[in-house]
Amino acid sequence: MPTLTKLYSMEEASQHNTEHDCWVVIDGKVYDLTSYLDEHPGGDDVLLAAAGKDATDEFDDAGHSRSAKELMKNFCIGELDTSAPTIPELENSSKKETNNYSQNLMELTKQYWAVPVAIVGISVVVGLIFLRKK
Ligand code: HEM
Repeated sequence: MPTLTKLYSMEEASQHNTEHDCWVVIDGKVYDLTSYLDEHPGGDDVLLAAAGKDATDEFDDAGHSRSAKELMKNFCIGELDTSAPTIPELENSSKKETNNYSQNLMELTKQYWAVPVAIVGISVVVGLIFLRKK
């Protein structure tokens, strides 16, 4: 039977950044370390500094033992959803762009209305000159 892995966006993980709710992302996996803060041999301060963040580098730099890596499995609550945008504003602005396509077109028309008007104007002037010559 396939296992269902819960996916979390970085946006969601970043909201769990307190001593009462402490999530950390390591190697694309999300860990809830709230209950481990007081037990962590490296201290709770390092975990709190990494709360709501990707702490892969910090975790590796601490040179954790094999038993620490076994232990961390107990706190894994899911994986990072890599398809979710890291910067939500980017998604919003790109969505806005598609939604406002027709609005953008209107803006462009407003901005360049002078071009067709100039063409018509020049045609009228040339026409008048041509008629006068006849
Ligand atoms: C996933 C959860 C984690 C577990 C289960 C865990 C477990 C442990 C354990 C068992 C030790 C004792 C030494 C060892 O056996 O390697 C340790 C030390 C340490 N950990 Fe963690 N750790 C975790 C996450 C982190 C994170 C995210 C950081 C940094 C942001 C960190 C920083 C440290 C430091 C600085 C030490 C002390 C190393 C030393 O004394 O040389 N740990 N950790």
